[in-house]
Formats: sequence, structure tokens, C-alpha cells
Amino acid sequence: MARRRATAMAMVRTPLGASAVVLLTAMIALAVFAPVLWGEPAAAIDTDAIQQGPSADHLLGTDALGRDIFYRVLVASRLSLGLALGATLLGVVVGTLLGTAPSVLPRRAGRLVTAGVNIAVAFPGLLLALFFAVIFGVGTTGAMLAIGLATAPSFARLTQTLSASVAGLDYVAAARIAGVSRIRILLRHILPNIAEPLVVNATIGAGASLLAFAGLSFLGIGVQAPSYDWGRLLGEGLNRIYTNPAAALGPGLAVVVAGLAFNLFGETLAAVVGQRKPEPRVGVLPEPAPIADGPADSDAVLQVEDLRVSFPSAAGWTTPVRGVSFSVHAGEAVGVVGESGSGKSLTALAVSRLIESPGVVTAARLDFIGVPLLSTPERELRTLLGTSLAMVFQDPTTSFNPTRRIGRQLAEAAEEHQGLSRGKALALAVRKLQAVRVPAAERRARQYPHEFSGGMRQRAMIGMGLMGTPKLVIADEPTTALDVTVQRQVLRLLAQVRSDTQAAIMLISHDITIVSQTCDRVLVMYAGRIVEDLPVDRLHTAARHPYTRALLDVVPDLDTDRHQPLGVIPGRPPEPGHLPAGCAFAARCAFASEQCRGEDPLLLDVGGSHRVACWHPVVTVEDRALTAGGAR
Ligand SMILES: Nc1ncnc2c1ncn2[C@@H]1O[C@H](COP(=O)(O)OP(=O)(O)OP(=O)(O)O)[C@@H](O)[C@H]1O
Repeated sequence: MARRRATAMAMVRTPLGASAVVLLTAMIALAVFAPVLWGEPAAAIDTDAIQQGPSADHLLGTDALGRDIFYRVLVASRLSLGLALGATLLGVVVGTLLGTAPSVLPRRAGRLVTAGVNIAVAFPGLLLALFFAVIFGVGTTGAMLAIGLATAPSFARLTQTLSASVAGLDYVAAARIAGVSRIRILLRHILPNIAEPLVVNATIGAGASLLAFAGLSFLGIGVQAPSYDWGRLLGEGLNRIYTNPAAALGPGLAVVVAGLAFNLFGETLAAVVGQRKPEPRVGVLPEPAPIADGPADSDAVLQVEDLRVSFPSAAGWTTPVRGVSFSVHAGEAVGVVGESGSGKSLTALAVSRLIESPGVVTAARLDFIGVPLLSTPERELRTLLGTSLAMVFQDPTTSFNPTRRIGRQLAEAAEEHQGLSRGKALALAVRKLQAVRVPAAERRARQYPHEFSGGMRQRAMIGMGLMGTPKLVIADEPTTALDVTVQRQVLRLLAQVRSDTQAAIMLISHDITIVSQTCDRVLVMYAGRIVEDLPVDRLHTAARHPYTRALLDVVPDLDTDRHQPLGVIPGRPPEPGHLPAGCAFAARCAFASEQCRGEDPLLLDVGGSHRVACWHPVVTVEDRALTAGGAR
């Protein structure tokens, strides 16, 4: 809420937001006070001043009864704005009722309503308004009913579309399973979640209603004398456009300004609700890492030095990835483990250049096959990353576009980056689906993602990565959403891809067992930093960081006492915005000292391709063996 309020304040300070608020406030003030202040002079008939042009006494001249047009324009604001708002309200209420009816009514009745709305939407709004105006009769009430009902179908369609997008979500399904009635689901779960876009559209719609009223009154089937709105004044003024253009310009300008006020306000509201603008950047962005001047590792597929990822928040910049350094070599499989929130995915996204603004990525070095990713133009990077980097995401259900066939989605990258024809790219896609062991690949390539099982979709995703010649496959929790048997198939497939193509693999997982079975090396991350980096074959005997040891200790094995509860690491990792001064793990560490709480340890090389960041590294089996060997 506070965040939304901060965004609203920031929007009001932009030229668009400020103009919207000023114009709307002026319009509302006019509608409230003008009839009280100038109602009398606006109605006063002066037979000595009939149809005069603009003068000091009458700024916009006078009408056929000598009444002051300027005052009449000001006074007409109440009726004009009132009618526009009334019609919009009517349109929104009727539209929302029609739009939500299909989810409450029995199926057949619901379909009838939907069909009716679809037909009504196809009619031009003004034509509908004219049709209703004839039915309800000429006059103020008739015009309001006509315009209100004419705007209802588009709101009904909007409500239907928005409701459909919410109705498929899990919490609505959960409420349905719990036996909650349809009306209650509608009121509690659907309407509150679509209210914001409806309000935004209603505000913009009020501007359109205002114009529609002006149109009806101008045509003579809207507001009737002695009442008058801007449309009516415009119609009267246009009759004398050659003798006194100001008589038409005045009400015309009022319609434009009020329409602008509604539209600008709607746009501002949309920006606040949708937060289209980036968050205000409070505080100072942490200093970027100085560019590395040492020689690059020519054997490395990926070389990362002092990688930092920062995001602005209401309380200032937070840096969830705080100086990560590692290299990945050709054909190597590197696992990244750590609890949820340790920065594993952000590291992977930063490497793939997928961190969007307002996130900021800096690094002393971020080289992929020798190309500096942070300084190479986006257009060049697209082809490089599109052909040489493959990404496999956690959720196979959302990895593909549900509306396009799998084969076409695979072929797209080859058409784009390798310049293959449509047919050749599709044939390549089928071969790649075969390579990742999708059965009946030719037939499957013509299917949509929902026709694939989760495991098959994940294999197809790996196949998509193989459409180029990947030098690195980044797999972010690729098996978390799959059952154990399918998990094993996907991991085996990744291993096969690695041996067939010599591609390096970066496997992100919260499961240290999966990493130790699949990778050569493991990077252990905690609170946005690598705290240990060591070869997997020495993980159990040589891991020195208390956090790595804790991760290993909580994995049950054959000796684990089944009568005891499963082990957990006590405490929780710190939030990126609330990091302690010293070692981030100190609060959960049994070995923590004053030094740990005051100074953050650096990740230091301890020999044997092993790095650790700890003031009090654990004595390991290897250390004990070495000491015993030395004593002998
Ligand atoms: N767009 C963002 N804006 C602000 N903070 C973010 C953003 N994305 C991630 N974070 C924060 O960065 C931290 C690290 O997130 P990340 O997704 O990298 O963790 P992770 O180790 O991959 O965890 P998980 O296993 O749950 O995916 C988290 O605390 C998260 O809240």
C-alpha cells in the first residue's frame, strides 16, 4: 500500500500526472461552483444584446436571447460532466453484470449472454447510442440511458476477458473445490482482482461518453431546452460560426479540455495501478566493480568476476547478488546450490542478460566465450546468445508459448539466427526433438505444448537449446517440477548433451544431492555470495564452510535414524536489504566469533581448486588424514 502511495505521488509529480490532476480538479470545481456563482447571469435574457460578438462585457458574445455564452459554457459544465459520469457509471454497472453473468448463470444461459455481448460489441457505439436514443425518447434521461447502454457491451467484453484470466488461477480452483458458491467466488475472488483495470478503463471511457453526449446534443437528440450542455451550446454556436466563431469555439474547447482531463487521469491511474514506470530510485546505487585489468582466462566458456545485481526499492537499493566470481570451462558441469533467495537464479539471469530494468548488473568481468557481455551492443549479443547459450527453466509448463506448435517454436530460433528456410528449420527441429528422445518426433513437432507431458516439455526445451551450437547450457532448477523418474531422465539427457556437444553445464538447484550426482564442481551460494567452491568428488571429505557442511548434514542417507525428524538448518538467511555487517551466515553458525560478526570473510583459494569464505573453516576428514599422515 505504502509502495502504491509512493508510486502515485511520483506519478503526480510527472508532467502527465500533474496536468491530469490540475485539469480534473478544475473541472470538478467548475461543475460544483459554476451554477451557483454564474447561474443567474447565464440565464439572464437581454433583448438589447442579441447575438453579439465577443466584447469586454460578454467574452464569447451572446446567443439569440442575449444570454452570455461564456457564463453558459461555465454553467453547462455541471450537466455535461454529470451526464458523462452518470452514463459511464451505468455502462460500467451493466457491463460488469453482463460480463460476469456467464460465470454465475447455468452454462447455456451464460453462453447466450456471451453471444449477445459479442453481437453488441460488433455495433459501432454511436450507432447503438442513436438506436437507444430513439427507444428511450429525446431528452436528458434518454440520452444518458442511450450512451450508458451503448458503452456497456465493451465493458462487458473487458470484464469477461479479465474474469477469464483470473478464473483459471489456482486460488479460484481451490475455492471451487472447497465448495464456495459461484456468486461468492465472483465477489470475493474475481471482482477484487479485476477492479483496478476496470476503474482505469472507466475513467478513460468517461472522456468518450462526454464526446458522445456532445454529439447527441449537437444532433438535437440529446439535452433539450431550457436545459443546456456543451453539445447543445456547440450546436447553437455552429449555426453562427461565420458571424461569431467564439460561440462555437467556447463549448468546443470545454469538451476538448474535459475529455483531455478524463483521458490523462485514466492514463495516470493506469500507470500507478500497472506501475508502468520504474520505481523511484531512492538512495545511491552501490559502486560498480572496477573493470578487471588482468588477462582473461582463454579456456573459460564463462568468466565472471565481481558480479553484482541491484534493484531499487522504496527503502533504497538492494544488492541480492554481491560480488560473485567464478569460471566455467568447456565440457565442465558446475552446480550452484543454496537456499531459496541466495541469488542463484539472479546470477544465471545476469549471465544470460535477462535482468530487466530497473535491475542493474555490474561486473569487473562478465565474458561469455571471450565476448564481454556488459559492453557488447544488444543486437550482436542476440545472435551470440541465441546460438551459443541455452537456457532451461524450472517450470516446463510456462517455458513454451501455449498458442504455437512445439516444432515451430524450436524452428523459430534457427530461422532467425542461422537464416534457415521454414522447411529446413522445421526439419532440424524434428531432428533435435529426436535427439532429446521425444518419441514420434515428427508428429509431436506438430503438437501444442499442452499435448506434451511435463518431462517431455522439459526435454523439448533442452532440444530448443540444441537448435544452435550451445557452448553453455544454464539449467535453473530443471527438475524441480518433475517426478523422480522423469527427473532422472532429464538429468541423464543433460549429461548426454554435455558429452555429445562438449557444452558446459551450469546446473542450479537447491538440492545438493542432485548437484553432487551430476556436476564436476559445486558453487555454494549464501545471501548473494559464493561461500565455497570445490570439486564435487571432495564435497563430503573436504567441504570447509559451516554452511556447506550444514547443507550436507541435512540430507538423509542410509544411516539416518528414521525415528528422528529430518534435519534442518536453524534460522533463516538474511533479506538482501538487511544484511549484517560481517559474515551473512554468522547468526546461524555454531562457530561464529566476534570477528565473524564484524568482518565479512573473502573467498580465498585454499589449494586443490578449492575456495572458501570463512574465518573458522571446519576441520575436514582430509585435514585429519593429513595431520595423521604427518604425525606418523
Ligand atoms: N526483480 C527483483 N527485484 C527485487 N528483488 C529481487 C528481484 N528478483 C529477485 N529478487 C531478490 O533477490 C534474491 C535472490 O533471488 P533469486 O531468485 O536469485 O534466489 P534463488 O537463490 O534463485 O532462490 P529460489 O531457489 O527460490 O529461486 C531474493 O531475496 C529475491 O527476493
